[in-house]
Amino acid sequence: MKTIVIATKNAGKAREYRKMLTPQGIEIKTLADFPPININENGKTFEENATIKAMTVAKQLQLPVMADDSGLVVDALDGAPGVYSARYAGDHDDAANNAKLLQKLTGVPSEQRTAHFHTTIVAVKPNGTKLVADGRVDGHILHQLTGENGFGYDPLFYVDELQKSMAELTADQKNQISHRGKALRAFMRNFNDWW
Ligand SMILES: O=P(O)(O)OP(=O)(O)OP(=O)(O)OC[C@H]1O[C@@H](n2cnc3c(O)ncnc32)[C@H](O)[C@@H]1O
Ligand SMILES: [Mg+2]
Repeated sequence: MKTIVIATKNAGKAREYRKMLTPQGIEIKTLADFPPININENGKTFEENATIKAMTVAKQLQLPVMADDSGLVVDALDGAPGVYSARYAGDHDDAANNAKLLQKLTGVPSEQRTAHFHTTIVAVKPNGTKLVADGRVDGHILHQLTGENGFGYDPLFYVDELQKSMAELTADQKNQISHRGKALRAFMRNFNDWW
């Protein structure tokens, strides 16, 4: 069994990775399994932030670490909230973030509410060897919260290809089409070489 640490404090992300990687014989640990590590997520791009998270934790723990930096990119808002998705309306408050997004899009018609979710995964070994992969899924921002599953902006994100909100999908359905699922599948194509 391979064990990899995911440098995340987000329980929703951890759940998705665990569901996708456990069947492949990879055990997931997260920051919840270790004493607190201070991470300064101050990069300007998804890749910079994922690298900061992975490097900080790999150096501290001396273990192979992967990190996920992700976000929602809304065309009518010039790409916001983007890399600031977690802190859009304050600190990691999903309800407040969703309320702010709806408010910013007041009066914007459906056809102009195009958006995508993006994930960059960066994995690093304590010796610095790095592996990067990206994924995205396209959709629209809804006019009201729809569905109960997932986390973050999922209840406001309409998945064009499935004609449902992301929060109406089961965990398996989300993993099949999501930014994170696509990034992870791209990542796994090079995982054995990196490991
Ligand atoms: O940095 P870590 O500890 O991994 O956890 P985080 O929640 O801060 O994660 P990010 O810095 O990558 O911020 C991404 C934010 O984008 C949103 N997000 C990312 N993936 C999402 C998904 O699959 N569904 C809904 N919202 C998502 C959600 O608000 C996240 O907090
Ligand atoms: Mg974060």
